[in-house]
Formats: sequence, C-alpha cells, structure tokens
Amino acid sequence: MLRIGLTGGIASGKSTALARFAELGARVVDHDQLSRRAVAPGSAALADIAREFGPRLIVKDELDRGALAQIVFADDHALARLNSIVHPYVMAMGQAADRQARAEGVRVIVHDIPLLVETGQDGEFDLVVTVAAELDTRVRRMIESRGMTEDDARARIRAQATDEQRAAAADVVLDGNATPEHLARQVDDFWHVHVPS
Ligand SMILES: CC(C)(COP(=O)(O)OP(=O)(O)OC[C@H]1O[C@@H](n2cnc3c(N)ncnc32)[C@H](O)[C@@H]1O)[C@@H](O)C(=O)NCCC(=O)NCCS
Ligand SMILES: Nc1ncnc2c1ncn2[C@@H]1O[C@H](COP(=O)(O)OP(=O)(O)OP(=O)(O)O)[C@@H](O)[C@H]1O
Repeated sequence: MLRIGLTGGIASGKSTALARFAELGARVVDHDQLSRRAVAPGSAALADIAREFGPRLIVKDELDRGALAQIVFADDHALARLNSIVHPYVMAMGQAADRQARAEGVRVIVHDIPLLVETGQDGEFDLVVTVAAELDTRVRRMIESRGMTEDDARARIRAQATDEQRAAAADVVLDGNATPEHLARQVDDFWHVHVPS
C-alpha cells in the first residue's frame, strides 16, 4: 500500500487536493476529522481538556471549540498542552485507518495532516506532498470562508510551520494560489507520475 502524507498551512487548499485524491481512487483520512472524533462527548480527551483548561470549555457535553481556540492560539504553552492531550489519540486513529485499509486491500492511502511537519511525521510516509499558498491569500480565504477575524487568522498561521519548512520536508510542492481546478490538475499530474497503474 502506497502511503502519502498531505500537508499545507491552514487555508492553503489541502481539503481541495484531498477531495481530488479521493476522486482518483485513494482512501483518504482527514486528521482534522480524527481530532474532532478524539474530543467527542464522553471521550477521555475531552475529560483531559476540562481538567487542563477548566470545565467551562464544555458546553452541553460538547467542546466549545471557539473558546478553546481563543486560548491556545494566543499562548504557545497552552497550545502545546492541548496538542499533548489530543495528538496521541489522533495518531492512534491514523494508524488504525492504515491497518483497516491494508486489511481491505487498499492500494493508495492519503493522510491529510495539517501538522505533519510540526509533529515530525515526514519520515513516516512513502511520499509527502505539501500545498503552498501566499500568506495574504490564505488570510483572505479564512476571513471569507471561515468568518475569522484577520487577527485570529494570523494567530493560527503563526502557530504553524512556514511554507519553506513544509517544502523542505516534502517530496512535491503543489501550488494552491490559483483556482481549485488548477490545484486538482496538479494532483492528477502527481498521481500519474507517482502512483503505479
Ligand atoms: C483548537 C481547536 C479546538 C479549534 O477548533 P476549530 O474548529 O476552530 O478548528 P479545526 O479543528 O477545524 O482546525 C482548522 C485548522 O486549524 C489549524 N489547527 C488546528 N489545530 C492546530 C494546532 N494544534 N496547531 C496549529 N494549527 C492548528 C489547522 O490548519 C486546521 O486545519 C482545534 O483545532 C483543536 O482541537 N486542535 C488540536 C488538535 C489538532 O492539532 N488538530 C489539527 C490536526 S491533528
Ligand atoms: N486553489 C484555490 N483557489 C481558490 N480558493 C481556494 C483554493 N483552494 C481552496 N480554496 C478555498 O479556500 C478555502 C480553504 O480551502 P481548503 O478548505 O481546501 O483549505 P485547507 O488547506 O484544507 O484548510 P484547513 O487547514 O482550514 O482545513 C475554501 O473556502 C476553498 O474553497
């Protein structure tokens, strides 16, 4: 099974690229979704978050994601504490997805991992692909599509590696600056070069 790690800064176009990989026939695993599952109501990680950051972050059994984001993206130590709670669960779920895919005879699996470089996972894939896009373009997308303020958008970008760091760890860099169709075509090209038919 060919294992591909897909990364990129927030709002670079990773989800757009991932959707194209799925259309081409890859099994896709979105680690943002895994991290939401890790903190589902009643989970051990949610209990750990309540203990670490206070019970007011849990509203009607659900994590108040906006409130937690305000805390952690303004404080590196708080972010590191959150990461140390959630990331082990996400990694275990990612490994479980690999095991299941292998058992099902899947040929190509793509893991979409926003923090692939930050968490030192670049050595763990057959190929690493990163999507790069200009900072100002990404900030604009976050304001338009996620309704974030410019300050919140820039704080989240500051909490991540740079495009240069991701490019240094990647085998291939895709350009996420133009249209989604342009990005999808680059995924097609990558697939034809790197995935044995
Ligand atoms: C802080 C939280 C509650 C904010 O939730 P929110 O719904 O606003 O964002 P969401 O989870 O959809 O993430 C959106 C994007 O934010 C960025 N981001 C998320 N977590 C982090 C982090 N720990 N460090 C840097 N960037 C991050 C990523 O680019 C991600 O794609 C949430 O992101 C979280 O629990 N983060 C810790 C888990 C994590 O690291 N997830 C990322 C991949 S495993
Ligand atoms: N190449 C592109 N051209 C124009 N807009 C794009 C492009 N790629 C993505 N977008 C838009 O930018 C926003 C963010 O894109 P997307 O969700 O694919 O990014 P992402 O890297 O997965 O972000 P996140 O880290 O938030 O999960 C979306 O609203 C999407 O429609």
